[in-house]
Amino acid sequence: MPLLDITDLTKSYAHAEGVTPVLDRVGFSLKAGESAALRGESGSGKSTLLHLIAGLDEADSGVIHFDGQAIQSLNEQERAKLRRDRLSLVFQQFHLISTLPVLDNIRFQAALCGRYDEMFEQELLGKLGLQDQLHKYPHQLSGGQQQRVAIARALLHKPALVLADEPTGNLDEQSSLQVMSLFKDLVQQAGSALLMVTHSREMANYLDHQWWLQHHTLSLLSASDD
Ligand SMILES: Nc1ncnc2c1ncn2[C@@H]1O[C@H](COP(=O)(O)OP(=O)(O)OP(=O)(O)O)[C@@H](O)[C@H]1O
Repeated sequence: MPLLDITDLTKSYAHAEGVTPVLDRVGFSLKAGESAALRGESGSGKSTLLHLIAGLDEADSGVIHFDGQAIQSLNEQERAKLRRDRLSLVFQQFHLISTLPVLDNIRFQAALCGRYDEMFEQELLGKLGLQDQLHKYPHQLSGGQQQRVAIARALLHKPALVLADEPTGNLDEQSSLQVMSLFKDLVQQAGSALLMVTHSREMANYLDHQWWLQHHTLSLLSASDD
């Protein structure tokens, strides 16, 4: 059984001028531990799809199964618990808590869901080069360091699925690729599946599959497609 199984997902946004169709019967699945890139032009609906999977927005129709359970059947409290315990969201804005030092930021989600692995924390801190930053506050870090903190926080509780929206979007290309390679390794060590929105083909090449969103539908890209 796939970890994530999406069938016929349809979403449009209604506004004063009419309706913007975004997703039209989109379907795909992801197994535990697998990784996939989600690519497509600006405005094609990548972030919308991520938000629907995270239960932050409602589809018009279609079903999202996570671990065999339809997330539409969950109430708001159950969805929040799913996000806290089984998912991680990594966005371009790192959403670190400005009043907490780095170490508390990193432990935040793990503490909330009661899953803390000290050895894995040491591994994350070492590989991400954060050992000397633990008592600083987010505003005392560079953008790249803040992003490494966000990655450590996202993985410490070993979520089943990481949803990442252009996680390296604020970095220059060289740093992005370095962080991407590290991110991919750490996601694997955490045993998590990864669905990552990216504009970059090079980033996408680090992952097992590439999906392309266009004209409201999703297709699988093979290596020769671009
Ligand atoms: N809350 C909203 N209300 C109305 N329209 C929206 C809303 N959110 C997104 N849209 C529209 O839905 C479409 C898809 O937006 P989305 O942000 O999912 O695209 P994207 O592929 O992530 O784009 P980008 O690569 O630029 O981040 C766009 O036309 C956008 O204007």
